[in-house]
Amino acid sequence: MPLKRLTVTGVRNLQPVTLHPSPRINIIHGANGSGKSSLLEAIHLLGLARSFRSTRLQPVIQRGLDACTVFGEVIQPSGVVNSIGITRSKQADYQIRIDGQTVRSIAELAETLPLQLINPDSFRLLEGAPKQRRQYLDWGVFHVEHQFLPVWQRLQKGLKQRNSLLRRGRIQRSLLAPWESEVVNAAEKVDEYRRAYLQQLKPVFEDILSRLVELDDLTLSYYRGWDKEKPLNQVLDEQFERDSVLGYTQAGPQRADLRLRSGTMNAVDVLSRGQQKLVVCALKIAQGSLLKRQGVQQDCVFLVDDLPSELDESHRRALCTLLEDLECQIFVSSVEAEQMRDCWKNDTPLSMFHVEHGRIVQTD
Ligand SMILES: Nc1ncnc2c1ncn2[C@@H]1O[C@H](COP(=O)(O)OP(=O)(O)OP(=O)(O)O)[C@@H](O)[C@H]1O
Repeated sequence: MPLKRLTVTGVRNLQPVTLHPSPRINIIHGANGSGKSSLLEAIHLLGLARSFRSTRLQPVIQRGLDACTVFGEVIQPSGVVNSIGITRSKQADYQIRIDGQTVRSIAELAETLPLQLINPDSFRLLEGAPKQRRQYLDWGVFHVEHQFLPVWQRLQKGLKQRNSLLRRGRIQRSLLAPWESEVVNAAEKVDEYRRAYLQQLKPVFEDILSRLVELDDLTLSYYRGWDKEKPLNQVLDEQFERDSVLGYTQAGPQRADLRLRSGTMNAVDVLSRGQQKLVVCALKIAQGSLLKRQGVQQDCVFLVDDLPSELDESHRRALCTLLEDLECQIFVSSVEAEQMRDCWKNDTPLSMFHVEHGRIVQTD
């Protein structure tokens, strides 16, 4: 689902601009601090209504302005073109419009423009808390299984109610029963969807990883968030006393994780920085690849901030080949233009954009 037009106003240091990106490879180049990441951030804003660099909206809005706006036209697999507009102002929160209609749900936005981001923070996928890996996993499940979101929302609601009752202190066990049954029901579904997704993802990930780097003993496994030998209702019973003391539910899909191991060790403890980047790229590319193979054949747009960093030339080329083989739209940023220009096949549509002090000019 490539972006065929992109208009950015009031984002960081970027001057107002309208771009017509290539449906395949787009290279954003320029000196440090010129605004390359800000352009990727603007596209991220369009697909997810949030920045990847800041949890607050204020820093994204250009100093001296009250709002930022990003507008894009996205070509869907059916050929239909959706227009998406997102405005974030200092006073209000954000306003999202798809084809002129105000939209409240980020999920709808994410479905219209699925994005995969690879940036220096993506390392958190390996070294960060399980939440990062759950979010990664759920991105994939959300995009391939349309029943996932309502079930996941039911689970969150059930957990919230159970936890708030637990926090009240000495309560009767029976008061929790309706919420526990809601939690257990939704938990089984969430686990089933995650497990089914991972079963499809794993071989794709292993194949992609083997084409990027030799790491034969790297394994990817799934922990569902509670003892695999016991049903969740039994675990909730057993842990009730402790849950009451803590004021929250310890076991369940909210504690699920993906485990990446190198032999018997945590992958993050033994892999080099470059190897970690390649593993993260393989995980993200595997999701993009799987999305494309699904019935709806959706493409996601890849945003790769500072692609060359941490990688030697042969790994850089291997990564570009894999990205290119996906036949998705890709935006990569790099300080060096020439380093990135030669990594693609001659006949793949490629556009180059030079950024200087926030001004973006198409050079190729
Ligand atoms: N709200 C803002 N208003 C104006 N300028 C901003 C704002 N936030 C950040 N900047 C400036 O925008 C510039 C662009 O930063 P950006 O991170 O996009 O650069 P970059 O080209 O990706 O740099 P690097 O190669 O070092 O990663 C920086 O000089 C930064 O100080």
